Amino acid sequence: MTFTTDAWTRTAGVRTAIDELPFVQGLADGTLDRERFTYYMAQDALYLADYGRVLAALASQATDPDEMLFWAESARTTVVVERELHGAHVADLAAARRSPTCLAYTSYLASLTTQGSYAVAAAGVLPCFWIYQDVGDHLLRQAGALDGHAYGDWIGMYSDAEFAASVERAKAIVDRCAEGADDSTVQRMHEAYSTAARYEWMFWDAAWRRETWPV
Ligand SMILES: Cc1ncc(C[n+]2csc(CCO)c2C)c(N)n1
Repeated sequence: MTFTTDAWTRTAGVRTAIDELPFVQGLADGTLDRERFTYYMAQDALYLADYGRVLAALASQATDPDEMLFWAESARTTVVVERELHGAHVADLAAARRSPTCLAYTSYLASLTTQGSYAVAAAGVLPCFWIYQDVGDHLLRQAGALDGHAYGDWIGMYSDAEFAASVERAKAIVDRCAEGADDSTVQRMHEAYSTAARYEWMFWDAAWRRETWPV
C-alpha cells in the first residue's frame, strides 16, 4: 500500500468530521453568515502568508530539481492567493492577528521544516492540498450549480482541474519520499500528516467560533 493511501485511511474519521462541521455545511448550502466567512478569509490570508514560507523552505530542501520547482511554484501560488484574499477581505491588515489555531497550525508546519527530514515536512504539508481538494469536490457536489451560490467563487477555486493536478503531484512526491524511508521516518510522516489533518478540522471550527485569544 502506498503511504498516501494508508494516511488517507488512517485519517478517515477526521475527514468525515470536517463534513459534519457547521461551517462546512453552511458553505455547502450557502447559509453561512458573512461575519464567519470574513473571519475565515482573514485568518486564511494570515495562514497562507506563513504556509508560503513553509513551501519555500521545502523547496530549499528538495534534492530533485522537479520537486524543488513544484514546491517553489506552489509557494508562489500561495503568496499570490494570499494577496488576493488580503485585498478582498482584510480591511485592516495591520490589525489582523493570527488566531490561536492559525498560529499553532503554521508554527507546527514551520517546525517540521527545521527537524532535518524533508520527507516528514512534505507529509505535513500534504493535508493542506489534499483535504482542501476533497472538501472542494464535496462542496461542489452538494452545491450543484455555482452560479448564484453565495460562496460559489470560493468553491470553484478548490475544485478546479489545475488544482487537482497539483494535489496529485504533492501526493506523488510524498509517496516517493516514503518509499525510500526507514520505518521510524514513515512513522513520523504519519504523525505529521495526521496532526496537520486535525489542524485542518480545527481551522474550520475556529472560524465557526470566531476564535480569539482568551486575554
Ligand atoms: C487552512 C487552509 N488549509 C488549506 C488551504 C488550501 N491551500 C492553501 S495553499 C495551498 C497550496 C497552493 O495552492 C492550498 C491547497 C487553505 N487555503 N487554508
